[in-house]
Amino acid sequence: MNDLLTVDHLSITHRGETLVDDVSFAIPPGGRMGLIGESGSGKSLSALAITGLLPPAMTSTGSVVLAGRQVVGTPDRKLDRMRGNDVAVVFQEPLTALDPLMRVRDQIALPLKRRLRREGAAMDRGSIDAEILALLEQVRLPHPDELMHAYPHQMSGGQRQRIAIAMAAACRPRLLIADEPTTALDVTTQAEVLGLLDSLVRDLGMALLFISHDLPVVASIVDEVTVLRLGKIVEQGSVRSVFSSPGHDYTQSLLQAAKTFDDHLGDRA
Ligand SMILES: Nc1ncnc2c1ncn2[C@@H]1O[C@H](COP(=O)(O)OP(=O)(O)OP(=O)(O)O)[C@@H](O)[C@H]1O
Repeated sequence: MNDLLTVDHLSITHRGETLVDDVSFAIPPGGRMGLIGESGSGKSLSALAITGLLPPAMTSTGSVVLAGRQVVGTPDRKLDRMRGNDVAVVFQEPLTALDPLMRVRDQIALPLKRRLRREGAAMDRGSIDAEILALLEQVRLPHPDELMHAYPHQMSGGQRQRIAIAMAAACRPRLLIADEPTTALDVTTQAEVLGLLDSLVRDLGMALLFISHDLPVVASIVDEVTVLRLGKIVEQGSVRSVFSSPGHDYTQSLLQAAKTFDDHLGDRA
């Protein structure tokens, strides 16, 4: 089976500095890959390159093929169709995805209408509202009929992230990129949102690229991991093999840091 996403020798430079250096990985349809590494290791830039959203001052070389289409070097207007159809992104901070002046219903309606148009489905107000209610239920938000009319500032951080996830799900993309989607949330909400992403990705048959510096979180949701350090891959393989016998000092130090953190939490319990 052909891979849905193939990143091949991707490098990203900015003013002569190499920020991502020769990164390669692939995700099959429905597959789940984690990108791990400490702050500044190039995780987010790699994700931006996949969606064709790198800042104009950056140059990318190598190849990113998503759903059979080359992204590197393709003009932005040609990539517009790909976004939403083939890939959608959930960011760390839900407010980046949400318009503060728009009610929840209208925010979700935008990506939803794009998909309904693509599918040739009914687009009257009643059909759209029914789809929005179903999406709000799918992301497990209470009282969806009331919440539809709320503004982002009237919701908690966890609720806003669920709305951002509903907007991504409204597109039914083949690949969902989640860039530190739980980092801004408290621990209980983190677990709920992680569980939600897990079931949504499965139910909608999406592939997942999950970006995080938090190893236990990554291990709980993906099958394969790519470990980045200073823009380079230092380790790659199944979660089981990388986490049970890390082959690189850097991965060992990440695992040790996660373990020490857990031990401290245990001491305080
Ligand atoms: N717009 C930009 N202009 C210049 N350099 C940038 C820009 N964005 C990122 N960088 C640099 O590129 C490198 C990789 O950044 P990137 O955001 O991909 O890291 P990351 O692994 O996602 O980190 P974090 O977990 O903090 O988001 C860093 O050295 C960063 O300073």
